[in-house]
Amino acid sequence: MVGVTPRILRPEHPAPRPLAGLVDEFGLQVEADLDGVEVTGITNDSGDVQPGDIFAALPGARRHGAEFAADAVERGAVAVVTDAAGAALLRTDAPVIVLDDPRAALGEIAAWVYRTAEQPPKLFGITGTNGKTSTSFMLEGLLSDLGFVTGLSTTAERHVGDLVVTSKLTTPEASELHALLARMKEAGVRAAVLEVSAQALERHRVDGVLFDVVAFTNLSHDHLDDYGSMEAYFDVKLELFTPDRAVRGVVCVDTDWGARVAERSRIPVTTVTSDPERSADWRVDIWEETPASTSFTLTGIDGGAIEVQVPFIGRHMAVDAAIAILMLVEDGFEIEAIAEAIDRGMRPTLPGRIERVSGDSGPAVFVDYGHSPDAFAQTLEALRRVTEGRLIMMFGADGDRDATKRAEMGRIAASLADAVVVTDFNPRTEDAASIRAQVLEGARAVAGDKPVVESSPEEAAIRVALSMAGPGDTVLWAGPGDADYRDVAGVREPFVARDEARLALHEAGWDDGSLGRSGDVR
Ligand SMILES: CC(=O)N[C@H]1[C@@H](OP(=O)(O)OP(=O)(O)OC[C@H]2O[C@@H](n3ccc(=O)[nH]c3=O)[C@H](O)[C@@H]2O)O[C@H](CO)[C@@H](O)[C@@H]1O[C@H](C)C(=O)N[C@@H](C)C(=O)N[C@H](CCC(=O)O)C(=O)O
Ligand SMILES: Nc1ncnc2c1ncn2[C@@H]1O[C@H](COP(=O)(O)OP(=O)(O)OP(=O)(O)O)[C@@H](O)[C@H]1O
Repeated sequence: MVGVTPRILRPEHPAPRPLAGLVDEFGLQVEADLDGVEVTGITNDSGDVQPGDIFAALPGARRHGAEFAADAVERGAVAVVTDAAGAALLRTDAPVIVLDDPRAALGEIAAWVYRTAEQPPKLFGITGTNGKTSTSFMLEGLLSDLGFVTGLSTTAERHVGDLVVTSKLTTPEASELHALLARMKEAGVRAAVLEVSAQALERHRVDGVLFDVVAFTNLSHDHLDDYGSMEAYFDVKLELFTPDRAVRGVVCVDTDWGARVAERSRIPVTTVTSDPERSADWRVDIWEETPASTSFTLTGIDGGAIEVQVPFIGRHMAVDAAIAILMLVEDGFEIEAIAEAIDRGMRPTLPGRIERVSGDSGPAVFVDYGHSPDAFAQTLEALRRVTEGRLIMMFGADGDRDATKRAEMGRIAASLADAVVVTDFNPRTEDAASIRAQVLEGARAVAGDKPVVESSPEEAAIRVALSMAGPGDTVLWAGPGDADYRDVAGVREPFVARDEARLALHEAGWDDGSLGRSGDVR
């Protein structure tokens, strides 16, 4: 989707609620006259304040939101919710509600403000290290085929029916999430799919939401800068499988982490695996992989079976599709109805996930959002199975994010590809050359005779990668996916990998007129 401006979706016609009602409902203390104070929204971002909002002034890693309260009130905020440290910073005549932990209350308060607990749409939540966005898009597509007006919240996009906006965070802050749900209700959305990151669970972003069905895709090395250990990262994810958060669940047990989620879940779950060595309630048996699709049979222990073809490459995409299907089964949909929806065609709408950007001539070129060792492994193994010639991988590791995965990303790339081009990927405030050096060390440790080339910036690197490739070969550019920017020295500049790859293909003489069409999924 080209030209979509990032923005926050709120209800267009919010019904005002008296601030005094909120104070009563939650037993809050306020030393101010609340007579006539009406609330229509809530936000923790001063830049997003609309007249009638409560401004939640939260403590952060960099700033205290209370520093921005005067600005928020000037923009029309009618009250401020903060903590004691924030209250000490405030200079405002607006009513102030002081809580020990305002972030922990934000979801419940936002649910009250936007009335999102009243007749919510069906809610589906997906967590895991990789595959959340892919599974979410597939599930939204199936729900739409089943006749629902749908909503979606992912790393890539948020949807309210046909309205599409690009996302900032994977899971929005609680105030933004409830505003989005209220907008969905206004638009008649009857089923919504939300990606739930570990950061969201830990930072109360999905508080005040009760999911009908949640799913766990997998857990692998990522975000150790935030969590310190895989155990701590796992514990955060497990929280989604508790009765306060969800009614039922689907768990992929392809990893041991999945098996542990199934064991320790406090809500009923159904399990699925694509690994013949593991047992589960449902099995994924892949019987065909082509450069354009993957076909599999999903079989239940009670004998129910469904044949599925997804227009995406790879076992991991088949697993994501199976999880989406089983979330519907868990919600009570008949398997026949789901099968009919699949037969009508699972729509190929996966922005930047193993997305083909090349045309009919020259090497096949894919951009992908994978930025972790396991995502690399899954995608390279999938592409290997549908590539006749050589597999060339180009990627970088992102700055200001888990540095412990960089060498491993290099090792996986050099083990599974035939040639590697190490470049940059959102260095943010770090030195790009030193990130590349960490990746190269891992790659060169296992590469043997395989070429491992360093090239920066990305514009140069994709041309180097293409110079190594010809017809029958595949080039995978992993990292940027569908992103429309790159972050260099803390500044976001416009950059679209698929456009750059197509330009490089054109310059290399691989533009036969089909460029920009065969891979153009949006
Ligand atoms: C660790 C984390 O999640 N940090 C988020 C958090 O920052 P923070 O609480 O430290 O906030 P801060 O920047 O110190 O500001 C304090 C408060 O002042 C407010 N403020 C700040 C500036 C201003 O002008 N006006 C204003 O009101 C802020 O909204 C905030 O409430 O609140 C900010 C405002 O909402 C977010 O932008 C920021 O996300 C940062 C950018 C981020 O990168 N988060 C990542 C780690 C994240 O959450 N990722 C997961 C997905 C991961 C994955 O699966 O790959 C996600 O769900 O996106
Ligand atoms: N089931 C899976 N198992 C492992 N890797 C996967 C799986 N599904 C997708 N991937 C890989 O992970 C990459 C990111 O996929 P996707 O965007 O769906 O995951 P995500 O969980 O939403 O990621 P993020 O949390 O970073 O937004 C894909 O481009 C692919 O390389």
